[in-house]
Amino acid sequence: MKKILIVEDESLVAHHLKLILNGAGYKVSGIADSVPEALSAIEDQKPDLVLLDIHLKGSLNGIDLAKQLTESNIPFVYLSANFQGTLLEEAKSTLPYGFLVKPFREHDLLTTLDVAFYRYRNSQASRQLQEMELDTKVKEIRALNIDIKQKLMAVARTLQPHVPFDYLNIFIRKAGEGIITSLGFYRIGFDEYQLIGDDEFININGLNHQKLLDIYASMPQIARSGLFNARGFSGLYQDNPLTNIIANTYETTSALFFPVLQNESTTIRYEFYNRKDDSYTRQHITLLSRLQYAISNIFEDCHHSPGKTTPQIVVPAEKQISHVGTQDHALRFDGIIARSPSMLSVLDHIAIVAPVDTSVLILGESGTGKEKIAKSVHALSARKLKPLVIVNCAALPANLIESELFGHEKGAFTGAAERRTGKFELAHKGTIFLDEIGEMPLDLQVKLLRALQEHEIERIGGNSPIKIDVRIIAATNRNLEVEMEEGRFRLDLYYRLFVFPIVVPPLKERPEDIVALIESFIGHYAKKYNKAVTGVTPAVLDKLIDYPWPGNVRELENYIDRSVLLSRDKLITEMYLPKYIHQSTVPEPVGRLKTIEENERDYILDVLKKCNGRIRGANGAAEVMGLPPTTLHSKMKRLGIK
Ligand SMILES: Nc1ncnc2c1ncn2[C@@H]1O[C@H](COP(=O)(O)OP(=O)(O)OP(=O)(O)O)[C@@H](O)[C@H]1O
Repeated sequence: MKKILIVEDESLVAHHLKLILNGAGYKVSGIADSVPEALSAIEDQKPDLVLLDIHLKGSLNGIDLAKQLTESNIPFVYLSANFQGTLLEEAKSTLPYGFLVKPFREHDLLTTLDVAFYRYRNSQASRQLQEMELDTKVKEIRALNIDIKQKLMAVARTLQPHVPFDYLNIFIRKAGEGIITSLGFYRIGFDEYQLIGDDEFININGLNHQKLLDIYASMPQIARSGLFNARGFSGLYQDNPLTNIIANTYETTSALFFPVLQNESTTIRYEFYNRKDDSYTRQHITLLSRLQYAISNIFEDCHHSPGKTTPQIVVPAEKQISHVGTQDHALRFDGIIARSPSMLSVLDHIAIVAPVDTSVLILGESGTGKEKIAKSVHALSARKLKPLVIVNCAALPANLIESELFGHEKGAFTGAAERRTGKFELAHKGTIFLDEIGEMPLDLQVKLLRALQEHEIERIGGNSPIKIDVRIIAATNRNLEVEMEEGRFRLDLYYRLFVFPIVVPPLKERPEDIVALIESFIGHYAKKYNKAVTGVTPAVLDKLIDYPWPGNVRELENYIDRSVLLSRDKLITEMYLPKYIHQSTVPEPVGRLKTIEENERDYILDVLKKCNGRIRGANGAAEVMGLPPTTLHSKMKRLGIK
């Protein structure tokens, strides 16, 4: 029987919860109304899950307790009447296994717990696997016959998907040996890093050796690991001159410091820096703590000449910044082009989740590459030799989706002249990709949930369930949290799918990718049309970088395709982009600004008008916008365009 601790300061609510939980077959191991009481109850009773109110008696609140629960790896679900603004953000950052908003129904409570236990089991299994694999990899690196810098580079690459960084600084101080130095790894591609030794650091930042030594000497002792997100980060770099320089040069806004070895004479510290300001959580520290032994052993192989008394820079620096790594990630990831930090981190996520066999939810605007990502996850998984079945939920009329997904028996309904095998059965042992899952009708969401939970489906008109072994990858361009609030998407299904989310940023937020994609598409279409086109003029490039790309990569690809076909020169000299972009440079009229949805609606209406209302086919609105007609249809439906 699973044990649950209730941490709640309103005793009426706590006793009501206890009744429901006992009735549902859980054992309530205790009720606590403050953080200290909860901590001692956890110590005594070892609950399987904690149900946690945010507002508690005493000076500490539920979020303070949650941080400790995350560290001790005890799953918890928040329960509160008020989750507004920064409180919600703070609560989310503690990585809860569920949220319940008071007042709630009994059914919601039980579903949330069910989902929380499911997610916990799932994350435990994949976390253990990950930790074991990482530990083995680091040990293998130590055994390699390469120098210490190469070993550290290999460790940095291995850690990247798990503790993401744009810049990793390894700070080393061995007082007894007179060593004080640091080694930086700056990410410049999927598996590409610049190795920055002291000399490079001096050159890049306009310092000299003495100045760098002074900086090292003034570094504060940081004996414990720490997370420095957002405001914490500004506090950190005010006290730490090295961090200050790194933050300015590499535009980082968060950090995680982890001492691998720390005693009176020696400090070896990993300092992870990221451009995103909320990148690090306690789970990263927990993971590093588990790997600490393996990582610190690498440094045992680092021998320096004894007897040096004055601090000096000992890691021999390259004369030039070395580029280490491979450029072939596009091949590995099903042709996904990625150069921006945010897309590189999407590739990291693909590499982590592909082999784990868990559900994946891909979130992003239309045309950002969600389907490509789904294909890549499948291709890198153990199911790669089995089918990947793609279903576009938006393209099917509501009354046909069920039969499309689950199949039907002959005569199940009027028109069912033959038995039909559904997509789930076709995907047996493989993967099903449910594109535009936000469009799925509510009644079908229940059936999908059952397929996910029980691994079985039932054909329409059938009378026995069929066992299926299918991995689900779902994608949507909708905001599912809003869909849930408005009752169009089920909370329980959301949490089942949300086990591993991958968020794909819109193209306009990743200019580095625009450039890389242009290069790649020109190469592709020049070959396809046997043209000698090799690039675009600088003026066209500027125009392409400025354009807001509402149709994202698909739109960019369509324009390049057409331009290569029409181009008579080696360089593309003109690109006719839709007019409304140029309007964006005109000052906004005074008064209310339009919402993104209103702009999108106007844009679609404008294009439809120019295409005489035609959606499909050559020169139809869908083609002009670089969208599949089905996606345009669903956008029109959402925006109320008839
Ligand atoms: N990073 C990328 N590298 C190379 N090609 C890409 C990339 N992202 C998208 N594409 C290309 O852009 C087009 C649209 O991508 P895709 O169909 O995967 O987008 P999507 O997000 O699934 O769109 P929708 O939501 O409309 O279904 C495809 O031709 C795809 O090959």
